[in-house]
Amino acid sequence: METETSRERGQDDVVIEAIDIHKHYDTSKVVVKALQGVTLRIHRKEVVAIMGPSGCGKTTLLNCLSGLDRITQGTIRIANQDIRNLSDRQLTLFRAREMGFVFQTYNLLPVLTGLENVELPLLVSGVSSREARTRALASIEQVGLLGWADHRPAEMSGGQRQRFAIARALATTPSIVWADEPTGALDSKTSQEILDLMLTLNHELGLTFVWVTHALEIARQANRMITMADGLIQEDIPIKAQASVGTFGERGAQR
Ligand SMILES: Nc1ncnc2c1ncn2[C@@H]1O[C@H](COP(=O)(O)OP(=O)(O)OP(=O)(O)O)[C@@H](O)[C@H]1O
Repeated sequence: METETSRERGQDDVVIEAIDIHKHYDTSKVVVKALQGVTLRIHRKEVVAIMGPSGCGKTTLLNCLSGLDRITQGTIRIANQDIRNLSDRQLTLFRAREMGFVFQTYNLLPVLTGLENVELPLLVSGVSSREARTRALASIEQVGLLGWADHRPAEMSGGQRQRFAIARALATTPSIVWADEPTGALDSKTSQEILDLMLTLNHELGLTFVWVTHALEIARQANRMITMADGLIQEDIPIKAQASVGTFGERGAQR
């Protein structure tokens, strides 16, 4: 199998770039310096795990890199776009186009079926209802749950809910998927199935994944592990060479 390490790749391949980013939370009592000068580059098709003790700034980093939250200082470029230059509305549209999100608690709407949950971000971003249905069904097929499309989340197992959440993240054909403790609510067998699914999607579709996790056994399955302490990167360790994109070709070709 052909492989390549991030070190062998050029600047053109950088999809996420953070330069000396700081994030301060102004509470009524104190200013919490959650990020204190983080610089990192993530290449297309990498699977990167962000690790570290509780409170070290992992979720803050993910929220800032993905534009869910604004930084206090520094520069973030996603696919060469400096996201600080975008208005809130532009940033929302940019996120909808470039990114998918997977959370520990799935964040599926309970009143909607699995299919309707996957269709929702497509409809919100202006896709016609007919196309939204076609694309949502294709994403659900990719996670292997077509037979469950008409069920509501309450009727599903945790693993099935997370598969639908992944299908929802895929539906808008993003280039990056952010996953905050994606297996935190699952037993170890189901966790492994969800990790295997994300690794397959990385391999087959060339999606870049950033995982926030507490668990070393999860981080070890990424291409690269970044550990944080007190709002700073402590270590940045390549784990294994990433696989080249397989039979499905570049994600961009599917857009
Ligand atoms: N909205 C907020 N307002 C004030 N302080 C915050 C806010 N969000 C996070 N913090 C603080 O910022 C620091 C980093 O928090 P963050 O949630 O990023 O850490 P974490 O590494 O993801 O923790 P955990 O593993 O427990 O989820 C902590 O001191 C936290 O209390």
